[in-house]
Amino acid sequence: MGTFIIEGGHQLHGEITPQGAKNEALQILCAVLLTSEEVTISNIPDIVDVNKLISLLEDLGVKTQKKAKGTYSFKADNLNLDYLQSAQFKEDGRGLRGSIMLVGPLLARFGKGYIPKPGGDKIGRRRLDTHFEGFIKLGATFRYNKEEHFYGVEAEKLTGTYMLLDEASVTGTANIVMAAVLAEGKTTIYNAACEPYLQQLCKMLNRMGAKINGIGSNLLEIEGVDSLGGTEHRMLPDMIEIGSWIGLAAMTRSHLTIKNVHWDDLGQIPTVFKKLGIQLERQGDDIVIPEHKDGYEIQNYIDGSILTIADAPWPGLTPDLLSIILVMATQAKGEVLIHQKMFESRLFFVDKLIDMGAKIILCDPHRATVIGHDFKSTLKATTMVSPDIRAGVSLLIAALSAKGTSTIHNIEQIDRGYENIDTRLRAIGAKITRLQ
Ligand SMILES: CC(=O)N[C@H]1[C@@H](OP(=O)(O)OP(=O)(O)OC[C@H]2O[C@@H](n3ccc(=O)[nH]c3=O)[C@H](O)[C@@H]2O)O[C@H](CO)[C@@H](O)[C@@H]1O
Ligand SMILES: C=C(OP(=O)(O)O)C(=O)O
Repeated sequence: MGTFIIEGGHQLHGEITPQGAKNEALQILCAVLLTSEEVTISNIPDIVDVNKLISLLEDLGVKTQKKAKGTYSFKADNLNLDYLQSAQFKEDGRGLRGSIMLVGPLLARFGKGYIPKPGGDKIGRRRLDTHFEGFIKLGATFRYNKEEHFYGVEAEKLTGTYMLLDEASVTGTANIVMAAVLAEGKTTIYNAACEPYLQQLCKMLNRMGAKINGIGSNLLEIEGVDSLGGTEHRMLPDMIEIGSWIGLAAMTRSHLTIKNVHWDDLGQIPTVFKKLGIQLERQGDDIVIPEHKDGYEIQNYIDGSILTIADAPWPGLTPDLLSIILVMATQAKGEVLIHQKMFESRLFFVDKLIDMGAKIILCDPHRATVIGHDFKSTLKATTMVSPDIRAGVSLLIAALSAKGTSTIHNIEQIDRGYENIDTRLRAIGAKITRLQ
């Protein structure tokens, strides 16, 4: 179990460039299975989850070639589909959440797709019904081995149809889209997820020859084609990382510039931080956060009632930023209710923040009220264990703002989604050491 030792209380300064987006990468990498031609992808983050997915693709027979840092080419022209039934796949396939998106492309191109119950954060129930209901609607037969937690779909051919998803699942929509692009006829997906990463996937698929309309909306229309060809694709910057750096700048009262953020793809994120009193300047495509010498004040609603920050499917606020927003609120002036609607086990990490001196009431598993200190009292250093990726980073931000030396164990959770986080933090002045 890896550990970070953090000496908190130092102001940071300088520029930080966000990595390529983790959750986009997981979709895009699975899409290389849809063609026998070469697909070249750049801005791939060097993080544990993405590297695990690349090695799964390699084990499946995809030829990969590293062209430069973050740029790889992939060629899925001669796959070993027997690997999907192997003990190794049953083990490795559960190593991350994103592996579930291997199923759609495999089903579409080879008529069968299998996956063990995928991993990812332990943040509550993470059902897969939307994925499999979509495949079944396209004509697949479904089986599930309860003992092994092993899912499978098979189809002689897929046929386009209308479907109304029971929820706007991000990976579910990506999976169904990747199956539908090679189905016969027209598929209509209503209540589709439409976040920028999904838009990126659809745009890439169209460059490969797919016919997807309605990109960016929750109504996708897909005219099936016989085959897809190669393409090139560049990943967006990671919006959750961008939000993490905003939270870090605020809590450490640092002047930071976040480079090349693709501002127009950030949706509500800048507005939500502004509601929490954070000054964000747009300079070209950079976000500049000035030093918040006098702290930051949470806005109330127009009628004076307490602000709620809640997650919702895009274009609502992503749930992946709520832990970061929560930790930031602990030093704000004012109060806020954080409402994590999607996941029921994502707020339990607040116990650690309470130990550090934060004023938080966990109302129930989904809601926490935070009463900010307005920097009149700093958090106290402590020892903690990272429970999941975003709580881990939130605890790291808390530690960097706290007085004294903190220890965070289980940093593998953080490495799942943040590339060389300690090296990049040291470059802006953080005192952080990694122990293996
Ligand atoms: C690898 C990857 O891309 N992971 C992301 C993806 O996970 P993932 O695709 O697994 O998440 P889903 O979009 O399927 O759903 C997330 C959770 O929200 C619930 N839900 C979803 C839609 C809805 O309209 N109502 C609702 O309550 C689901 O029941 C589930 O518990 O999307 C999540 C939601 O943005 C993010 O937290 C994850 O980081
Ligand atoms: C929950 C997350 O990831 P995953 O879906 O891979 O567990 C996340 O990125 O915050």
